[in-house]
Amino acid sequence: QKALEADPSKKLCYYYLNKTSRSFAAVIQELDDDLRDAICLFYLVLRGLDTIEDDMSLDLEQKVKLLRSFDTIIYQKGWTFNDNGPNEKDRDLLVHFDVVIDEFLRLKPGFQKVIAEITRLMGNGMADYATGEHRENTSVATIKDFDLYCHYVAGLVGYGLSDLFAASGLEDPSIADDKTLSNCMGMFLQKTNIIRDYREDLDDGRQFWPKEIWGNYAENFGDLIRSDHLEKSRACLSAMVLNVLELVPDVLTYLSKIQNQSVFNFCAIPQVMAISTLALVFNNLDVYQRNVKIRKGEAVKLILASTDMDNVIAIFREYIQVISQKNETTDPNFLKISMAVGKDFLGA
Ligand SMILES: O=C(O)CO[C@@H](C(=O)O)[C@@H](OCCCCCc1ccc2ccccc2c1)C(=O)NCCCCCc1ccc2ccccc2c1
Ligand SMILES: [Mg+2]
Ligand SMILES: [Mg+2]
Repeated sequence: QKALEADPSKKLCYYYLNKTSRSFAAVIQELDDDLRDAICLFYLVLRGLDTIEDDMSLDLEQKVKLLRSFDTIIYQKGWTFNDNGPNEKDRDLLVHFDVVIDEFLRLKPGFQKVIAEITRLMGNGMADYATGEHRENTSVATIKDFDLYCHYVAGLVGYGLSDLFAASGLEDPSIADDKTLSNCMGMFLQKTNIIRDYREDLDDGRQFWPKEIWGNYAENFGDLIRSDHLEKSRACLSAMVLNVLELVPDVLTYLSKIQNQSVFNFCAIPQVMAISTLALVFNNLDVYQRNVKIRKGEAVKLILASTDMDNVIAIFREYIQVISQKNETTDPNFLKISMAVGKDFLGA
């Protein structure tokens, strides 16, 4: 903490971390010294990039230019951005982004290089998606598009985190070898959020569910909220959950490789929150009406329990059991779901 007193711009960075992230701020601040600042800044740089991507009021050409140049912007001392719409939730971060840049430039060059490269890849991926052929209704067509988009915005974060863990010396360098595992860590979180955020995104004019899935159950993406459409909406939801369940083995395999306790907590807690959210949204038609969230008490219990691999596997088993119990024989996906939850993929 004395370091924070000495350095007011670092203190401001942790202020923005806590202001822009409910779920990640706490676990980032628990990380061991060298990694904590690097991952705090990795978060702030990418949240700044995402604040550009998420702003539907920005002119498309201006947005694309910013997304594709953000990896150079983070080296421009003094840069700030005031053109976000008034209700863009994290606009304050970009208004004061010069503070983030100052602290980013104080990181070890090895950490800066990892952050800049992921920023470059993510910014271009977001720009490709924003201007792609399916741009007109911001819809994702195929499951392949869905996987590519989630790779851009979350899988790449997994890549960068594995590289930072390796560069810090707190984890064996081999943690960064298997990019599929690193990618799945981000995909599991992002895909679970996309299911949970259906209604919020629909109301914001955004669609991330792949038409290759929802197209089997509805003419239009918005039909899923209709009360005369419940059975098809329920089936669509289980098809989406099924797609995410496939990622569980790789998530558990990645977690089983982590050695450092603070890194394990940082990696495990978001994944445990996600499997809990996945069980909550499964067969839960409230998803089409509002943003469902796990109760605070359950979240606290999960945080306290997610400190070692055996506990994490037990928690995953518990929520996969919940999904199995909620699975209904009338659901056309009943068998695929029971196969997915029955597999012994928890052997990791
Ligand atoms: O606007 C919002 O609040 C939500 O935005 C979502 C969106 O726009 O789709 C969406 O924005 C994605 C683009 C910016 C990524 C920002 C980010 C998030 C978490 C981090 C954690 C540590 C370090 C850096 C991080 C960077 C979002 O925040 N989705 C939440 C899931 C992202 C997961 C990233 C991730 C990947 C692998 C991980 C592995 C281990 C631990 C944490 C991990 C965290
Ligand atoms: Mg966002
Ligand atoms: Mg976004």
